[in-house]
Amino acid sequence: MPERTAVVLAGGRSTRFGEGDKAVADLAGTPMIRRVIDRIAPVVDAVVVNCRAAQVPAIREAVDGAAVPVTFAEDEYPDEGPMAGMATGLRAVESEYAFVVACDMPLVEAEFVDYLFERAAGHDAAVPRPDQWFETTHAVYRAAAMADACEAALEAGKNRIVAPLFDLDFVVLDADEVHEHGHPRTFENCNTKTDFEDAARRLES
Ligand SMILES: Nc1nc2c(ncn2[C@@H]2O[C@H](COP(=O)(O)OP(=O)(O)OP(=O)(O)O)[C@@H](O)[C@H]2O)c(=O)[nH]1
Ligand SMILES: [Mg+2]
Repeated sequence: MPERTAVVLAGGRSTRFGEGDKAVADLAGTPMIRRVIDRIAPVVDAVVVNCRAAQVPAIREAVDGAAVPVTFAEDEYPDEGPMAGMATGLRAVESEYAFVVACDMPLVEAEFVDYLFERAAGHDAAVPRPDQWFETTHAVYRAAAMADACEAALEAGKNRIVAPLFDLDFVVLDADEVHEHGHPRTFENCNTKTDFEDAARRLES
């Protein structure tokens, strides 16, 4: 049984990126989703990738040989948004807690993820709030509790990704705590070709 799982969200359409799936797009010589998994592999012992069925072959190839076992949780219905993807991914988790991360956060920091798991212990979630936004796609959850909360929010027609949090006993890491234990780059996400070029420069330097 794994003790710590990462759920990597990859079911989006990458419209700002342009043609192709940004999850498997080349970022400084490595598919972006592979970078995310390689960076967090030291602090998790299983990975669940949430995506559409059609994405599975390319993602499977991109993650081949990763240091942690990778399984897939396919969307039953595509394009229902990241909250639905999160619920699908979390339902496939076997450990009590899971780190949820978007596939487009290639600078995610393992030490900070490790700290999030510590902070979540005994609660339903640990969610960083480095500025006005809750970083819900870079947070640790009690998998079953968050999956329930996402499904309840979706059923109630609440589509904002913070909605499920308010059903949970969640710990917030404020800006001071985030800066003490992590670097803002951990949250940076790559949406456009320009974002990819910027991230690649930083990864190469
Ligand atoms: N399962 C699922 N995941 C999604 C969906 N929309 C977004 N995501 C995921 O949520 C995360 C954050 O979404 P975005 O950065 O907007 O990614 P995206 O939707 O592919 O990109 P844009 O089309 O440019 O908005 C990414 O990891 C996406 O893969 C969806 O409809 N279903
Ligand atoms: Mg989107």
